Amino acid sequence: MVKAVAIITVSDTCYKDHSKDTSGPKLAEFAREMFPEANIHTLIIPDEKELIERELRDYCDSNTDLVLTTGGTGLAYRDVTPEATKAVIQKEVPAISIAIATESLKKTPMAMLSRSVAGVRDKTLIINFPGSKKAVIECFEVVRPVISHAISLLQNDTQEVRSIHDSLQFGHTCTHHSNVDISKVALRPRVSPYPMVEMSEAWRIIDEVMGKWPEHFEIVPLDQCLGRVVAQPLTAMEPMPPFNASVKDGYACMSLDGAGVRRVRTSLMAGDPPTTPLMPGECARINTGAPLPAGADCVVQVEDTKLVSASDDGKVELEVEILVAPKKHQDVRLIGSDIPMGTVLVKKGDILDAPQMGMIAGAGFQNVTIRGNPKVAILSTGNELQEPSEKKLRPAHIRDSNKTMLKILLREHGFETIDCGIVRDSPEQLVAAISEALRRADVLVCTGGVSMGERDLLKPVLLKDFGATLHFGRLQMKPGKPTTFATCLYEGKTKYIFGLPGNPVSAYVCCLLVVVRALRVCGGRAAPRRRRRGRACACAPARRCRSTRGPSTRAPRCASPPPATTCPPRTSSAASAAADC
Ligand SMILES: Nc1nc2c(c(=O)[nH]1)N[C@H]1C(S)=C(S)[C@@H](COP(=O)(O)OP(=O)(O)OC[C@H]3O[C@@H](n4cnc5c(N)ncnc54)[C@H](O)[C@@H]3O)O[C@H]1N2
Ligand code: MOO
Ligand SMILES: [Mg+2]
Repeated sequence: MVKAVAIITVSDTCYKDHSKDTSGPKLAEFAREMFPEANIHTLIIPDEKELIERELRDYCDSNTDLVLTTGGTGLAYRDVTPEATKAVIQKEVPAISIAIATESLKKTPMAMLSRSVAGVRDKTLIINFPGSKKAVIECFEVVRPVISHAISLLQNDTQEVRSIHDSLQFGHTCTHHSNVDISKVALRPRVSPYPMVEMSEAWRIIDEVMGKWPEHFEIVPLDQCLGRVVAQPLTAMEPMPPFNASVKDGYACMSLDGAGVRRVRTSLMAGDPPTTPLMPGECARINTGAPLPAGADCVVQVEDTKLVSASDDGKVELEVEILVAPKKHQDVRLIGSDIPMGTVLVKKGDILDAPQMGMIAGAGFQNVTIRGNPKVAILSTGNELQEPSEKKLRPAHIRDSNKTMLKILLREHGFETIDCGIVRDSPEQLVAAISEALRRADVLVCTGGVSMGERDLLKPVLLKDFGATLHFGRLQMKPGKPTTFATCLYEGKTKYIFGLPGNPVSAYVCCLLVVVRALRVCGGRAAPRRRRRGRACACAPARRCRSTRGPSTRAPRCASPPPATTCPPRTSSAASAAADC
């Protein structure tokens, strides 16, 4: 927790005329944004080494967490801020100065002439900035991501350090700043500004907005296509079966020979190439799936025959009697009778299932062109969250269960996800985490931070920092009231953001009802079937109890108690619709 920050402007000019100081106020503004709960002290002093040293020491010794100086870092005779800083600090942090210099050099070669120093005295971090407002803005952006972490390290705030490490692990560095001001907690709205939207309207909005998701195609190995939507039809290039094949184990015959005794000239098992043509009065022993020899036009199953003569050792059948006169094409699968050449095997828009995939494989296709799914990122928000893999639970913390649950739920529906980790309830960290997620994905599914608490920041951050359009911010639904759906332009592309409530039950239900539907729509699949009314029962989540009520156009509400069931009414019919999704 940062309690005090000091901003010292070191400049003879500004000391004489405070109105000339523009870099000091800028640093103070940054500090206020970053540490809204801290006391910010500002001071303007002349370029006097001893005076600078004294002020630095005083601030450090009075438990100031961070001292930022501006001015006096150049080559002029009176520029002595770095010397004064070096005299005060116990440890130098050269990489801060190097980072500032490296970034500044990209903007101006004049950066070579700045001698900024950064270092630590006891538990205070001191950083020198150049004296111009522009330089302060540029340099502050460089150090912004590390300041909080550096202070936490100095304060030995293990909890803070740990969670920053977690954030860093997922790349949530705070190079962004937020336009959301959380300092004026008393001024936050006491009534939600977001209208309550009926579920039917929410679904209409989702279908309309997600329906505009730009189609794209992927060529995917067949065995990865289950449940995917065909983008390009496939046409059979071969007949199936590719030859006249026996449907039975028996004897291939000529139908014109009728019933009676035949000489068994040869035998054909499945996989054997056909032999020379049959002559009248002859037959060939044949297995199911074997090719008929030329001349044969029917098969007589073994049950309809009688052995007439065989070799002495019983190894060779010589003659059989056909008991029932066969018809032409009896028990024969003619070439192409299953799938004639040129048949459309799957058409655009088909959702691939096992039989279709088998048929495609049988026709010799290894890949299918399918509709691309959107890339989906999942992000958990909350100061109280820690990764489930962490052994020890920190005080007042819980393990993040939502991310795992949603990942699996979406996988159940055919959508893989990108884990974007856990982000703390801070506007800057949210901006960083959301930016990172939007860079990696088309759709972002967040949980937490969408209700009325002063640290429920998702909606304000989306609106103020991402210029998002909020399609809805509250639903006429329980669980799931604060569910949010927004779109924004990010790096020139429309991105779709779902803010689900943090409560795991709400997150699950809303993911199913809202996110799965949205992903299906943009993946080219129809929205889930119209929901049937019924009850969701806590005792058997996927089971619907029958309700006596007829269909209603009302928003999800609990209907009358189910008449002939022991399941207690638990939740709304919209939740039961989840089972239909
Ligand atoms: N004054 C009001 N307070 C609340 C309202 C309201 O209308 N007015 N709505 C309530 C409803 S309904 C819900 S639902 C929750 C939604 O809260 P948030 O979306 O802001 O979520 P959080 O406050 O961050 O967390 C709520 C709850 O869930 C736990 N949580 C959060 N993330 C996870 C996770 N990844 N894994 C497991 N558990 C998680 C969190 O610890 C909280 O206990 O707001 C009500 N309040
Ligand atoms: O609507 Mo909240 O999502 O009740 O739990
Ligand atoms: Mg909340």
